[in-house]
This record gives sequence, C-alpha cells and structure tokens, in this order.
Amino acid sequence: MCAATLKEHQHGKSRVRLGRTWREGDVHHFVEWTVNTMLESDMAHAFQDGSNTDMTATDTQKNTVYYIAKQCNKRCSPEEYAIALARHFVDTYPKVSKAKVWVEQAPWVRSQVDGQPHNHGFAHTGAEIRTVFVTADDQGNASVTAGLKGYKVLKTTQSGYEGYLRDKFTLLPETRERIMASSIATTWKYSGPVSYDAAYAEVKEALQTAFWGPPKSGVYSPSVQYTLFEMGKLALARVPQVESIYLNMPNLHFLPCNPVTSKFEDDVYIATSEPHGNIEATITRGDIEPHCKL
Ligand SMILES: O=c1[nH]c(=O)c2[nH]c(=O)[nH]c2[nH]1
Repeated sequence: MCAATLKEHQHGKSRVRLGRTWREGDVHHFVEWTVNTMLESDMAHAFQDGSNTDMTATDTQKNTVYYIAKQCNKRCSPEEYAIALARHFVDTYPKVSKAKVWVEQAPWVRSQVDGQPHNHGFAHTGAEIRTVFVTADDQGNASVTAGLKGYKVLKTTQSGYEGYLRDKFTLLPETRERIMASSIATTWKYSGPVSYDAAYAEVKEALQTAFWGPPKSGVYSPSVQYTLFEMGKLALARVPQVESIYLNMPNLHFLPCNPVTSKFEDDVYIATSEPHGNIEATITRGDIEPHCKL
C-alpha cells in the first residue's frame, strides 16, 4: 500500500430534526429545528487502526441534540441552544477539541383566528401555493376548481388519537395529548361564478378556523380524519358557491422524545416526515351542520 497521511477528520450527525414546545400557561411557544453536529477529535486511530476507543458515536451526538433541547427549559434562541450543545460536547469529552453545530429553524409563526393570535396554533410561512383548474367546452360550459397546496399548519395541543383497532402489529400508544401537523392540499369546485379572491380567502379562513379552533381554547381533534371533515364542512357552510371540496392531509408526526435521562413532558419531539400518515376525503354538499360553530 502507498504511503498516506490522514489530514483533517471529523464526524457528526446530520439532519436531526426536533420540535420543542415551551408552555407558558395557556400560551405555547414552538420551534422546529434541524440540527447538524460535527466533532473534531483525537480519533486518528479510528481511521488508521480500526479502533473506536473513546469515540463519541454519532448516535450519542443525536441523542444529545434532544437532551440539550430538553435542558433548555426556558424559551431560547437557536443561537443559545447551539452554543449550549457545542459547549456540552467539548466540556464532556476530553478527546473533542472542537464542536461545530448548525441549526436551521423552520418558519413556524403563531397563527391568527378571528384576527386574534392563537394560543397554540402555528402556520408555516411562505410555502403555500394557490391553484386553479378550469375546463371550458364547445357547448359554452365551464368549470372552475380552486385550491391550495403546501399549506403547513400545526397545533401543539388539543389533539389525540385513541380507540383504534389493536392487534399484534399495533405498537402506537393511545393519547389525548399530541402535536398535530399537516401540509394541506385541497381543491374545491365552484357551482357558478363567484368573487374568486374573496371566496379563496373565505375557504382558507374556514379551514384554519376548523383546524385550530377558537384563539384561546382551540378545539379538540380525535383524529386527522375528524378534523379534515370538520374543515371541509365549515368551508361548505361558509361559502355557498363551493359545491364540493377535496382535502388531502398528511399527518406530519412529531413523536414523543425521551432525551436519555429525562422523561417526556410534552416538550421535546422527534420531528419526522418519512414515513407519514396520509388522510384524504372529498366532501360534498348535503344537509350537514358543522359541529364547529365559529
Ligand atoms: O389522526 C390520526 N389518524 C390516523 O389514521 C392515524 N394512524 C396513526 O398511526 N396515527 C393516526 N392519527
């Protein structure tokens, strides 16, 4: 084998995604961070001799990302969090000479319902796309289908999932307290001409209101399925020209996280998008009274 010199080396964990809530009474704060770590350390022997002695495994680094988020028990900036994490690595492991931490914060902002800031509802800014599908035939008929996709919404409480079939394949614990998050894709068909901008705004507001509920108390969701139907019903109730509405709502999971020595207290979550649940339905006009009278 030719002579070779090992130059710079480092090892870390990439794309560790976490959700962190801080509950200040009824008002919840929420961040979603994607964290990358890299450790420069005295680990040449791992590359050269195949010995892993004293190595801080990347799995350990990943667990520490969640652990330090748990330790941040007061609302903090991503900078303060990253400093605490980087310091932890150099202070805890003598072989580590430098820790590098990158954090990306997802653009979740507090939502508004009825012009009021919501206690526990959040919307992702910027990703929403308005869609239109039109047909016109040679008989003078036309149809207009409007829509919205990539609209990410989240609530930190007032969501659960219980009572489902259990068999040997079922591992999911039942809960009445979880984060619910989705990226809404929806299309709705108009029965005739309408003021399209105003109708779009009204449908969107109906979907938001049924998802988050009133600004102070929210509304309990027993499943994405139930909430989806409530959303569709409220859109039909509020905008008479909407003939039917299709809603697709992935269940973007934020899983309870037990960071090493501490217990889950509805505070630190493992953010995932793969795999995710996927729920959809088409709702048409009938004699329906929306439960959500808002
Ligand atoms: O609201 C939910 N609906 C489901 O169909 C489902 N399935 C699952 O595992 N979690 C959930 N949550």
